[in-house]
Amino acid sequence: MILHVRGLEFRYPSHFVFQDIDFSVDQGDCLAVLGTNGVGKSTLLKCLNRVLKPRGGAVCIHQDEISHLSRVELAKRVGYVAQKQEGTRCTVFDTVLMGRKPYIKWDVSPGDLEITRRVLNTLELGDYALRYLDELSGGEVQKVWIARALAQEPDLLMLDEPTSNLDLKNQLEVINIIKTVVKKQQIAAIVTMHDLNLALRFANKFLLLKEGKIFAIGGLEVMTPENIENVYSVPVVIRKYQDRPVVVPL
Ligand SMILES: Nc1ncnc2c1ncn2[C@@H]1O[C@H](COP(=O)(O)OP(=O)(O)OP(=O)(O)O)[C@@H](O)[C@H]1O
Repeated sequence: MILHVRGLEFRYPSHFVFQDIDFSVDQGDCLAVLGTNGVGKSTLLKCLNRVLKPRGGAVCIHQDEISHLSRVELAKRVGYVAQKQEGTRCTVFDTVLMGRKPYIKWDVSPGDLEITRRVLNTLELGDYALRYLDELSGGEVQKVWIARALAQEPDLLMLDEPTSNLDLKNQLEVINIIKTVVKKQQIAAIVTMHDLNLALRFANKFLLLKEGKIFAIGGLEVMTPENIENVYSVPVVIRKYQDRPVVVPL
């Protein structure tokens, strides 16, 4: 088991977000965190990565409670990409290389440079290596930050709406790359998403949040029309197309 979450509870000073959040993520898992706008998906990811301090509960990565890990140790275990990323005055290559920071002792090693090059090529960003982030499109910037998280070689990737700025081709490419990396390196990924059909292509586990609690968690069996209507207040049917479930709003 990579991640184990028990009794997680969070509230902003102004209002309550969630409580009683219990789930775990195993090696090879791609977990989609789903739910309506404002339900707490980003907040949940931030609590799992110590960006926010939960009010209660425990988050363990490989049995270690994250509050006991140093920042460097946490960065070796978790690669996190926030929902909004800024395009800074830094080259694409340097930004992705920064993902190696937790491993760099004194100087950048040939291995760090090789990993950076490999990740850039995997995401087809090789031609952009010397471009500045603040001169890229929103989708290109999004891919660079995902590349940086991959360069970290974490045990757990946490991506907040990683496909929100991407065109159809890039959406499919990025989720396929994440799925492949998860499988090949036996790590895990937690991804927040709004597109249910993309989530169905990507994930083997689904966590549906509603009104501050987990409404359902599990495999494909939880993605029923009843559960989806309950969470999103939209009636849907699920059809099979070439053996793939497709959610169709009515
Ligand atoms: N810094 C903050 N201070 C106070 N309330 C906040 C803060 N950030 C978010 N919230 C509130 O907390 C709740 C959860 O927000 P969060 O961003 O986690 O939702 P989400 O499910 O990721 O939404 P979306 O799908 O729209 O991105 C929302 O009601 C939001 O208004």
